Amino acid sequence: MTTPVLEARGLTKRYGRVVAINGSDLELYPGEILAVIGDNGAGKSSLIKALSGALVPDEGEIYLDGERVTFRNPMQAREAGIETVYQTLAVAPGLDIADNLFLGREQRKPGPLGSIFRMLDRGHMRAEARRHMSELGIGTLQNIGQAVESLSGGQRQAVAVARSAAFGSKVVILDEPTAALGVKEGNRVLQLIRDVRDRGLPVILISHNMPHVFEVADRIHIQRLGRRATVITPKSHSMSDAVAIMTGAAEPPPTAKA
Ligand SMILES: Nc1ncnc2c1ncn2[C@@H]1O[C@H](COP(=O)(O)OP(=O)(O)OP(=O)(O)O)[C@@H](O)[C@H]1O
Repeated sequence: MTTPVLEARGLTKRYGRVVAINGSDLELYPGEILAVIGDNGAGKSSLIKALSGALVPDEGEIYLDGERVTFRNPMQAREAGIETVYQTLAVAPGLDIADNLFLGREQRKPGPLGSIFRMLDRGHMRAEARRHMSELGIGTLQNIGQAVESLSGGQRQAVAVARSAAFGSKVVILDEPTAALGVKEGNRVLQLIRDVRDRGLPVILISHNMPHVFEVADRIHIQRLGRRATVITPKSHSMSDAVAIMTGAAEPPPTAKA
């Protein structure tokens, strides 16, 4: 049996008397897009925060490539190869595309210019940024030196997804990447998500957009009342089946394996 790239077992997080996640499991397998859906308050964000180090669970375990890991903060999850793009996009509007790609990971010039004078290796960063963007087929962003504030919502999201794909060595987690986008831009970002998967990085996609979920997901994790109700696939179930399971109107079927 294939080992999941990322696995959660029995994750629980309480805020006083509120139980945000209640013994939640999750498996992400190599080469897949796993959508996480659920009603408001079902614990999707909390689950994803636990996997990305933004929240320390009270109970439960996380495994990366079968090895137990514990994340005390987001930096530790990033260092382990898990890159997360949150709904509130962490792009710096005044900086250009290349600078945004390397935000927090700026590359210094080799030798003393970099180590002593802390000079940034802009040429190298620009070339790398261009390579990542073209690898992901983001052909519309002609000018890597263009300020991100002058980009459309979809292009900004593309920059954020490209950044996660460039630095995430194991897993990319995307929280509502198409939420604020028009039809065309949304579709472009969906294609980008497929490209990330096809390049070998499995993706967790949190979304309320059912058509988007059913279009790109290989499997769909349905979160309900703080835990996983089941996992279905777009082939085995319809959108209305998914909504019925989400809301508790229908019994969840047994979890679909990868
Ligand atoms: N920091 C917090 N303090 C107190 N309660 C919290 C906190 N974070 C989450 N919760 C509660 O935990 C539950 C799960 O919240 P969470 O945000 O994970 O759900 P969600 O499925 O992502 O919801 P949505 O789709 O509305 O974003 C909710 O009842 C929420 O109010």
